[in-house]
Amino acid sequence: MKIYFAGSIRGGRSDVDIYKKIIDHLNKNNKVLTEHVGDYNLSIEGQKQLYNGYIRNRDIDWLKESDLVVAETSSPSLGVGYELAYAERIGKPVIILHNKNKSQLSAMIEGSSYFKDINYYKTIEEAIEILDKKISRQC
Ligand SMILES: O=c1[nH]c(=O)n([C@H]2C[C@H](O)[C@@H](COP(=O)(O)O)O2)cc1CO
Repeated sequence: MKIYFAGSIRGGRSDVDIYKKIIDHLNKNNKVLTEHVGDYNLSIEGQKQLYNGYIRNRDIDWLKESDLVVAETSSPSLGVGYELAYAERIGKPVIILHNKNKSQLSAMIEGSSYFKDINYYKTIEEAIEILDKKISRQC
């Protein structure tokens, strides 16, 4: 399965270790299209060697091509919010992972009836267990 993983870049990189672990785990049996989100070398400036327009269009193409969107939303990010709204608009399946100890999820996400698969977790082990259960049901 092709997976679009969404996580904060310019919204802040404090959860990059979580993104990396989730991406590495998902990549064992799937293809994560947005591996760069979990790259420790990618700073808050983002992919500054690329034009913003290129990044936006490439990512939307990947989002359309994916079978599933997995979004880690604990670090609030405009880009992740945009991707989630786009996924909602085109009817793409979405799994959201959120650590309540880090932030409160936006009402625009939690309040949308489209996002039924919102999962609160505390540890990375818990997040991976949630994903494994959900993804085995999707296959
Ligand atoms: O350089 C980038 N590359 C990139 O793929 N993105 C996409 C993927 C992430 O899921 C999301 C992060 O948005 P933001 O940078 O607003 O936190 O946007 C975002 C940026 C920078 O905004």
